[in-house]
Parts: sequence; C-alpha cells; structure tokens
Amino acid sequence: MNALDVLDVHASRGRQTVLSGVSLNLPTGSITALLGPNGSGKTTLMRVLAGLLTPDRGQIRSPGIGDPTTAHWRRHVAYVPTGGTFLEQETGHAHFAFGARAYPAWSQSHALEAAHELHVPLQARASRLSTGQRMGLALAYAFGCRAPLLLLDEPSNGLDPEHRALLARAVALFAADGGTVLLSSHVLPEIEGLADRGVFLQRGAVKLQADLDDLRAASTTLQVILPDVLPANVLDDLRALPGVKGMGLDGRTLSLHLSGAHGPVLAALQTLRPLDIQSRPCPLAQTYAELMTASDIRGAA
Ligand SMILES: Nc1ncnc2c1ncn2[C@@H]1O[C@H](COP(=O)(O)OP(=O)(O)OP(=O)(O)O)[C@@H](O)[C@H]1O
Repeated sequence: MNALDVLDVHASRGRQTVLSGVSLNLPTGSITALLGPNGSGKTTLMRVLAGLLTPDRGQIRSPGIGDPTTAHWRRHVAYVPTGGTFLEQETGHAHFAFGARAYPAWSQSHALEAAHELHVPLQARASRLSTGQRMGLALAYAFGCRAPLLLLDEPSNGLDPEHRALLARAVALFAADGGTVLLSSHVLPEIEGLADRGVFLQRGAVKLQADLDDLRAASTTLQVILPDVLPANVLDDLRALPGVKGMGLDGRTLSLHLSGAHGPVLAALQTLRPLDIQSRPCPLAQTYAELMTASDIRGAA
C-alpha cells in the first residue's frame, strides 16, 4: 500500500516550468531519498507535496489524508524545509506549543525527546540558534507532529557527524513505527545507509525510481590487479564487452563497473592472468553519476 501517489505533476516557479510530469509513489513505512543535481526541482517538488505550491496540473493523493489542497493535508503532512525553523522570534518551546495546536496527533514527549537527542536549547529564540540547532529544532518539531508523512528537505544540512547519526536513527525509528519519509540529500553515502528507495530527479522529471537494494544487486564494481600494464587495444576490447558500464586504469589496477551477467567479462579477465580480483556492490554515488550523465530517459519504474 502506498502512503503517497504522485501522477504527472507539472509545476512552475514564476514563468519557469520546473516540474514536467513527475510521477512517483511512496510505499507506507518506506524511507525514500529524493536525489538530483542542484536546480533539478527537489525543493519545488517538496513544496508541492507539502501543499505550499499549487501544481499546474497532475494528481497527488494519499489514502486517508486526501490531497494537498485541503487543510486536513497540512495537519497530517510534516515538512521541514532546508534551513529549518519558521517562527524566527519564538523559542523552541513556543514552536512546540504551536505544533500542539496545529497537529491533531502532536506528541510533546516525541518532540522533547528529539530536541534532547539533537541538543536543541528550547528556551532560546530560533533566530539565536546555530545552523545545526535550527535544523535540530525543525526536526524535533516534525517528529512531534506525528504526521504519517514526513517531508525533509536536505535535513542533514548544517548537522555535525554526531547529529547526522542521531537524525538517521530518528528517521529510521519513525519509519519502523509505520511513518513514511521522503528526504532530499546530496550526501549519497549517508543515503545509502538510511533510505530503502531512491527517486532520481533530473531537469524536473523522474529519471528512475528504484529500490536501493535492487540497484546495488544490479551492478558490481570489480577491482582487478594485473600482472602487467595493459595495452590500449586490450582495454578497448574489455570496454566493448556486454555488461561493462565503466572502466578505470591506475597502473596495474583495473576498475570495472558491471551490470547484468558478468560471465563474458570474467572469462576475458582470466586470459589476462590477474593476480587478484575483488568484487563489491556499486556505490550509490557511482549509480547516480552514471544515471545523471546517461542520455536515455528511463522514466519512473
Ligand atoms: N522562488 C523561486 N522563484 C523562481 N524560480 C525559482 C524559485 N525557487 C526555485 N526556482 C527555480 O526552480 C528551479 C528548481 O529549483 P529547486 O530549488 O526546486 O531545485 P533543487 O533541486 O531543490 O536544487 P538544490 O539542490 O540546489 O536545492 C531552479 O531553476 C530555480 O532557479
């Protein structure tokens, strides 16, 4: 069952069309990473999903919550924008009092616990908080909302490594409780340990949405130690084999990025009498780089 279905959403900022036919879905209880280059439309999409920006067309539906045109939606969807807090002159405690009025499922204990974990001084005005503390307050507020759908726009921005780990734990617990999360980020190694799905946005369109485990299983990186430096023609032959998506050579160390069946590549490598072959799953950063440079549009899965 999906917590959110987005179908063919188009949206503009000023006179510029920013989203052109975005379709995606968020399974209930999933953590989905929204990934894409600067300016690809991630924040615009977040704002549309939060009900803060009206799309030009398209459908957004969530069973039990409805659609973003309603006040009901804004009471059941929590959105943390980049940079965090919103009531600049108010203390953290005042933010929480506001949350208690605005969100029917508000949990003061969840908000206080998150603020404590993220080391947020709740008696200070938001305008006096550091960048990381502001984000911490916004996140504590969002966890206090107990909204079933949580939208986090670059939530780890400004957080130090300890607070990033605490954020990841809080997000994982929220999802384990049945909450659904969409979070944008440029920090791909962090996403790898946290999200279970990825939506890859490029120039306002979804290039791919996929389970991250499936992506990892679909491609492999081989590191091969060769007995000699390879002549260029042998490299070209390897590059032309089916399944070879990328290749790098550093002295006698050959790196191969493979997808699909590895048989032909392994057979060719054996003829080179390698000293060692190590295999590891392809990092998300590499999948991302290849996806964003590839010219084909794969569309939403
Ligand atoms: N308030 C605005 N008015 C006009 N255009 C805007 C506004 N905000 C964003 N845009 C434009 O919309 C496009 C998408 O911006 P958006 O902020 O959604 O991208 P993003 O993927 O979140 O980028 P980043 O990774 O840098 O945060 C950009 O071309 C940007 O210039």
